[in-house]
Amino acid sequence: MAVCYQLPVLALDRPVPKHVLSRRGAISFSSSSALFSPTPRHLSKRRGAISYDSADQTALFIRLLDVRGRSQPGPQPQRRAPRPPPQVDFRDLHSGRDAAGPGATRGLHRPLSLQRSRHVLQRSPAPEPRHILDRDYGGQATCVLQRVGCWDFDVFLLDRLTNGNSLVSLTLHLFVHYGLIRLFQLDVVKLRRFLVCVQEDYRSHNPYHNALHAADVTQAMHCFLREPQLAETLTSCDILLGLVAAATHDLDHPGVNQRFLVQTEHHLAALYQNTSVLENHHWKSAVGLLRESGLLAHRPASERLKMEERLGSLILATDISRQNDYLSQFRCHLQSGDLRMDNANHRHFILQMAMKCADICNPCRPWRLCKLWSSKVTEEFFHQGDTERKHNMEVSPMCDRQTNSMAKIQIDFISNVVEPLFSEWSRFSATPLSRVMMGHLSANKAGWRRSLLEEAEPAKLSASS
Ligand SMILES: Nc1ncnc2c1ncn2[C@@H]1O[C@@H]2COP(=O)(O)O[C@H]2[C@H]1O
Repeated sequence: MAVCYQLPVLALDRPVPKHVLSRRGAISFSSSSALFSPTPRHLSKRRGAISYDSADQTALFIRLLDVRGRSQPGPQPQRRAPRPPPQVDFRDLHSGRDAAGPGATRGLHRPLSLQRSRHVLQRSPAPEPRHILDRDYGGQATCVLQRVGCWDFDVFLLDRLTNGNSLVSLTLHLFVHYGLIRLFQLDVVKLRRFLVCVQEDYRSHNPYHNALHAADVTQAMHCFLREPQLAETLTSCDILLGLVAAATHDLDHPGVNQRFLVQTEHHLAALYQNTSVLENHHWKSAVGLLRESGLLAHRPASERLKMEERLGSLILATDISRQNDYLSQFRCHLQSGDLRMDNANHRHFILQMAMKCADICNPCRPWRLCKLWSSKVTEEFFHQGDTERKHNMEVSPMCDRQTNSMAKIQIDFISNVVEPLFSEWSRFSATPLSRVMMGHLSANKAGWRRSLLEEAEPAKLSASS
């Protein structure tokens, strides 16, 4: 049984040391935590999480899960001990890759010469001759960014030219492009600081869920925002939220899926009650960074809260397990032809659909880019599968390298997830871009089918010999 309490911070019997509160707004604890064990350990098994990201910001909430025999002395009812969750050391997940999550990854980018993006407020050091290299690369990056609205945009190239800072440079470029700095009277230093923090809070050692994926999704979102039905009707606030949601939609992704977090009783699963665990975490992390940066501090509080809420519903829409709900709603609208882009709720729904498309558009990219993304996502899946096998857990679908191949995963993903979504999107937005995307999608699927046949060939040959 899971029991969930929300208690104001005053209910705690001793103050919470500041150092346990990360800016991400959540910490976990268990029965072994000295901080929260007013009852003897043998009487109480506590798991849960603490969140300070409440609307009024003055209260701290704790959630206790699986609370049994709390502070009641005497014999406990006889029960068969539940199977303990696998004791996964999350540092193992990225052994040799990501030792301790965000923060630990900071400083890993080897500067081309001198790059000061992580010290936005520091004064520039004295010029040195090697700055000339930065200027060369900067010039090329600027050139590449001129093509940011093209569907075959090469975000990998931009990432190399900006030395791993594609998310910051691309998003800043788009803010300038849409005039958002002027329209929202944004402080450029705060904006840059916010984007640098966003980029750094992606785990650079995740093969797929890292800042480069976020840059790719932001670029795709820009392409969708330019589609006539959206470009003619979206407000500047819609555009701002669309870009921020795309840039932050996988913030601090741990490189494993929700199923894994639930099975290992990760504190995030407890905090978000096993529902849209990752997406809630990405959203709350984004809100934490927005508040910390003070980017919107000059806007009225009610507007800020509304924006945070809408940001949440855009990020939560990327929960792939809820795809069918969104798709049936979309189909209903398309069948009845009742979508009105002058209606704010309808516009927001279309933004949610655009966000979903941007998130999983990699199979619709040209073959070279599609293959790069596929190998990254497969590497991350298989790494999770290896960890699950190592801990005697059931290996998640698509994560088992012994029974899957990249081609097989891609064909399934395209047929079951991407095609249904993009065929509805291209019904809504029947444009040249949609035709290009659908063209790549079917060509790529054919490419994966060929790869699958090639994979089968050696097996057939050895069976017949
Ligand atoms: N090319 C791909 N092949 C297989 N799965 C993918 C691919 N691209 C995205 N996904 C999945 O789609 C999911 C979208 O939500 P997530 O980013 O949480 O996790 C993503 C992956 O699990």
